[in-house]
Amino acid sequence: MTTTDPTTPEPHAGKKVLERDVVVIGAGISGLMTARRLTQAGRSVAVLEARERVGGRTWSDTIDGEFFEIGGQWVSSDQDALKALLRELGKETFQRYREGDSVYISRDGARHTFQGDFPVGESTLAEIDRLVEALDELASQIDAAAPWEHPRAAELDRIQFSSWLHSLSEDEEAIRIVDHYIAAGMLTKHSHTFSVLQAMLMVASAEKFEHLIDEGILLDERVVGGMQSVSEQIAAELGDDVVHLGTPVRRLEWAAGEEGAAADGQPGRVTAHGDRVTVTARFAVVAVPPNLYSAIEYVPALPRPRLVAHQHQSMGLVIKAQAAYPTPFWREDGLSGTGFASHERVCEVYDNTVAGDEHGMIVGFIVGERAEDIWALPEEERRRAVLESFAAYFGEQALEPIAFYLSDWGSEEWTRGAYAASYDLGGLSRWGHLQNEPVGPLFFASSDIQGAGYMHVDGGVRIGTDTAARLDTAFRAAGVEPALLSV
Ligand SMILES: Cc1cc2nc3c(=O)[nH]c(=O)nc-3n(C[C@H](O)[C@H](O)[C@H](O)COP(=O)(O)OP(=O)(O)OC[C@H]3O[C@@H](n4cnc5c(N)ncnc54)[C@H](O)[C@@H]3O)c2cc1C
Repeated sequence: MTTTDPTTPEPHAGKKVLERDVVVIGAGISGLMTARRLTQAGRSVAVLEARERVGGRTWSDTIDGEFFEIGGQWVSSDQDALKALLRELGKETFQRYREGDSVYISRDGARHTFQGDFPVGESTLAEIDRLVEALDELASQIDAAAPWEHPRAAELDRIQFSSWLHSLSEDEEAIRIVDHYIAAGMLTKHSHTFSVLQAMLMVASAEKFEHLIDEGILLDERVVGGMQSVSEQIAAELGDDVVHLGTPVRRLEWAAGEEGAAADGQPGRVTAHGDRVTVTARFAVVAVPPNLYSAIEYVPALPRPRLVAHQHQSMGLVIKAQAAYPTPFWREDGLSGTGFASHERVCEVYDNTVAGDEHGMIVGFIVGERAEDIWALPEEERRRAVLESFAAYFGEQALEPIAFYLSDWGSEEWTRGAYAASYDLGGLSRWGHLQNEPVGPLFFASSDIQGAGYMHVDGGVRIGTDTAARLDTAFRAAGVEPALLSV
């Protein structure tokens, strides 16, 4: 049913009013996956998306004639849910270029090339192994879907990850390397700002530390046409009647089912007020990153524990820097394009060339305070600073790209950081158990509150599928068969 709402003083005249089984807020992979599975189960759905595009933190675009992955792009070899979806959609993938030597720049500025283990001393290598063993041992005790249930959860959540590493080792280089993978590489926060429990969730979500550091596993494949095309295809199959762009949801009015407050997760009544569309439904799925929950007004307000909990999840900050060149010139020097230098402005780099493209591309990452420093520079200086860092890995040729792009997720209103949201010290053990619980008819879905595949596209696929299944169960338990409410 589609009508025009005559009452609301919204900015868009002729605003649509829809009635659906479920309204999904956010057309990132989590929201779209929820909608895909629900419609496949015969439920009617509307997806309201703030931006004028789908895909959220996946975004593929051509800039100055070059193809850029501005957001999430890599498919890890162990990400079964995403890989199954790619097969379902008939999407093709290609492997990241990885032949040749990697580059390691040590703290004294010396540049080394290597294959296999980092070119550090034997004792540092042994110390890295020991730290990784300690991490894996602890992470093996953690259920990524419920880290707060670990018997020592509260204690582990009080200890800064940086302090914990220093309590285990005196080898600064080993600590810096292990720290780098979790702090700069994943959570994109400084390791004194998050806990051991939060770090263990990261490890447990990928099963073991090796899956986060072995770029052969982690950065295995890319999607032909770009990662955003996954969301675009899902949205196209759902159709314009389901996916509504340019429609930020400002207010969610909700009422629990007949059982009142006890009816959590049961069909109730929800009205989602978006700028262009208002949707009334039996359930809402809030599929936005947790740091944005508070940007929506809830009527009535969410229960106090949720309002408090939502203040404890924040986005990390990383700049994804990319430069395109006439050729992948580093390959002629026998280099794979992979490089690490934890003290460099750009702390890690990879060959980001699209398979078959004669142009070459380098991608690098600038994390936390260094990212803030970079954004504080005038544009030309900023570009120069990043390219000089690329040149430290690959030589002077890196200073002359044919296209250059810095992903600025921190200034995107509908994201506000990158890659993802995580808890502050003590937050995960105190508030984590609430994150996947519905409030009345409101469900929450984001890669940032998912166990396996946490903070990754794979996690979005998983939580979307899971949320749709939970809603279908709730509908059936309430005796609401598919299509009964469909319009
Ligand atoms: C730079 C970068 C690199 C990354 N690299 C990788 C990678 O290589 N591999 C990988 O697997 N993952 C990667 N990730 C992470 C991955 O992209 C995310 O985990 C995943 O895309 C999150 O999906 P989501 O649907 O949960 O959230 P999002 O993609 O954030 O989607 C949420 C959607 O909600 C919308 N929204 C927000 N508020 C409202 C509102 N009030 N009303 C309506 N709509 C709203 C947003 O516009 C957005 O479209 C990367 C992320 C970034 C930023």
